[in-house]
Amino acid sequence: MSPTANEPRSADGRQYHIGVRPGEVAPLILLVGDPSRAQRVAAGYLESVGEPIAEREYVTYTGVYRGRAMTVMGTGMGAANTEIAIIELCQCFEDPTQIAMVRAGSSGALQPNIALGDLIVTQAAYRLEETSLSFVGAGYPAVAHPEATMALLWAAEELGASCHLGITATASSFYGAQGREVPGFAPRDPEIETTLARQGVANLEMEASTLMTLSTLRGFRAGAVCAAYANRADNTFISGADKPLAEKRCVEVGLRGLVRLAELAELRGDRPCWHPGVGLTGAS
Ligand SMILES: O=P(O)(O)O[C@H]1O[C@H](CO)[C@@H](O)[C@H]1O
Ligand SMILES: O=c1cc[nH]c(=O)[nH]1
Repeated sequence: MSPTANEPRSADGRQYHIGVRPGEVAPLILLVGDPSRAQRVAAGYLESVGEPIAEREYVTYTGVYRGRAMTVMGTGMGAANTEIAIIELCQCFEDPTQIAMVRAGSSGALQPNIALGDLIVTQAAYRLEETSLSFVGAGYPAVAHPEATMALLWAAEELGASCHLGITATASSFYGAQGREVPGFAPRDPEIETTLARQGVANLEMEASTLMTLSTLRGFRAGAVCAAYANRADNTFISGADKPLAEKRCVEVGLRGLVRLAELAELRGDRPCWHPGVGLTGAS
């Protein structure tokens, strides 16, 4: 198919920004912001992993995890990058509704009971970024698919991870939009993290609401699990060996959650969503 302005791709069918073409990506997809995290996931967890496909800041690995084809993509940071990654990944599938995507990232916890290194599974995301506004209005909810939320909580419990369930706020930047006070760069709203904390928001990051808005629009299942690298309540940031440990827990929950999502789809059959009335043996 020739490239068009709306759907740019190379002569051999590679998506313009991510460099991937149909057949090179699995329907179970782990999205991570940090391209080096994607490399660590591929090296540490995927079998039969092929050569990475790298284009701009995007890097994509496809291999096998626990017997299932699995893709991990490093998207780079932020909503705009995430929009490109998600749309171009969907273009690689005849039926994108069969995809499941999980974001495994880092975040800043807003509640004092969330310790550094703890995981937060996103129930819904507060759309503080602007990217999703180019698709839907301000009141449109960015929700994780219920199966994704359950699969991630299930995986966290199986792996013994300290895990919270809550609302994630997705900001358009790391410093100003998250109210960080750095000398010489006063944010317009330095109270944003305390306001969000009062509203019961669990954590702040930069991608989840874009993923959840676009997944609902396109009709595929998506969820997010993030490790707390910062705690904004006591102004602490993870360091030393705790950081790789938190990343490990987070990506393991993400990968295991994707496997559970595949299993839930098999159990669900034609139902709109798996629910506890559908026994784990498949009987309803
Ligand atoms: O660790 P990742 O997945 O990159 O996620 C978080 O870390 C970056 C900021 O440091 C942003 O991308 C934010 O969402
Ligand atoms: O505070 C944090 C930590 C990681 N990522 C974010 O976006 N914010």
